[in-house]
Amino acid sequence: MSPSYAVTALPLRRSGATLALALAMIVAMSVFFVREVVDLRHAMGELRRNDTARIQVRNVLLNLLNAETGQRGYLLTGDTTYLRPYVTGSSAVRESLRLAEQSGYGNPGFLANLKVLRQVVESKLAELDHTVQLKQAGKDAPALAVVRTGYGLVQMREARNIIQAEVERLRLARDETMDAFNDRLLRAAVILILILTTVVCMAVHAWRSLSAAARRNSELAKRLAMEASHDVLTGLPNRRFFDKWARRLVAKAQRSGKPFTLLAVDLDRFKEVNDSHGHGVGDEVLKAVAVRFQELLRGGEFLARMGGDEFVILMEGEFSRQELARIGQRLIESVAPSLHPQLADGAVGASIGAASFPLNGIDLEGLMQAADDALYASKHGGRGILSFARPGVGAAHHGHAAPTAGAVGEDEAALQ
Ligand SMILES: Nc1nc2c(ncn2[C@@H]2O[C@H](COP(=O)(O)OP(=O)(O)OP(=O)(O)O)[C@@H](O)[C@H]2O)c(=O)[nH]1
Repeated sequence: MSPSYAVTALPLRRSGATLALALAMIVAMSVFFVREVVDLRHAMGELRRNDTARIQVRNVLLNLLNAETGQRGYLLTGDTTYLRPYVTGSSAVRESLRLAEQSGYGNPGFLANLKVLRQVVESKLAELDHTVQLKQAGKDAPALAVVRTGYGLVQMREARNIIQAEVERLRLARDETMDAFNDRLLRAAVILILILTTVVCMAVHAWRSLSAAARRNSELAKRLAMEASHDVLTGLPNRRFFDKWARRLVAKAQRSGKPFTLLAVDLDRFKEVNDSHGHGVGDEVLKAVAVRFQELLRGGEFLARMGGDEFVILMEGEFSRQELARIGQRLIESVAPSLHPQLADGAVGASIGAASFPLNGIDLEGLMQAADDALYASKHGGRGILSFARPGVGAAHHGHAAPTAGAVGEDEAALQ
């Protein structure tokens, strides 16, 4: 299956729909949440007002009792120290009533009851005042007579009843508000959890889709980078990669003076394979040749496919002609047998041109030209052989230095 080169689009449309849905949910839930929070604030204010009102109403009764106790003590004993709780109690009763009214607890029933309570309280305080003034004027008997009428007792009972009933009502109202408060708190917590869960799901979804797209694109980028520098058919470095590699090697060699050799290899009779057996078989042959050449290479040696049936090998280090001839022979022999089931042994061969730095050239162009000329010599010298480039000028020794790789040993003398 041929690889896909399509850049994976960021899944914006699909994610966009999911995102829009999630955002709509978040907005709706946020509206509910804000409403609950506002209601919670309102309920808290209501609780505070209720507490103030309840405390102050209860204080009315306590202060009224204080004032009455002071009045009774003074009337019975004449001791003026009783006048202190009487005076403070009386004024505190009015202050508590005022604070209860100003508590902000706006229940209409409560406000109406406060009005009634105020009348009863004022009447009770007037009775206390009257008796205290009679006592202060030395009229003990009239003062006690007023007390004995029981009028003050009735008012006190009335005030107590009103206050106790109101405190009870306020307590019930508080409990109701508290229950509603707790329900709202629970609802707000649930909505908040839903919002957070939606946000987390959105984030996970976005992260997963984006990282999947990014992963696919990075794989594609790697493959494209690989294919830009490598031959797709054989997987070998391509001409572009070779050019970079060779220029770096030449620069290094020019600095250090260390020699290296370039072998230009071209297959023989390859066109016939294509013509007789088809391009598919030709491709298989090229792949098999690449594998065989690769198997013969050692560390520091670089093999590239330049295009068609041309290969090039760079070998760092110093090699004698005999060594180069032996290497060439192994390369040539490697392509001879069993390249493809449809091909007879030796159907394809290899011709090689060898050029060394600095002997045959001191820059890449010169060396390539020298190796090409040597290759040309091999082709014209009968194919299936390695030829050496002419020293210094980059031209091959067509006549002398073009032995077959297999015949290197025989022609050794000519090569030296
Ligand atoms: N199957 C296949 N054929 C290719 C590819 N690239 C180039 N070719 C063919 O390889 C052949 C190379 O031509 P030549 O080098 O002239 O053919 P040859 O038969 O080896 O000729 P000599 O080198 O003179 O022996 C041409 O027919 C190209 O079409 C490829 O990737 N696959």
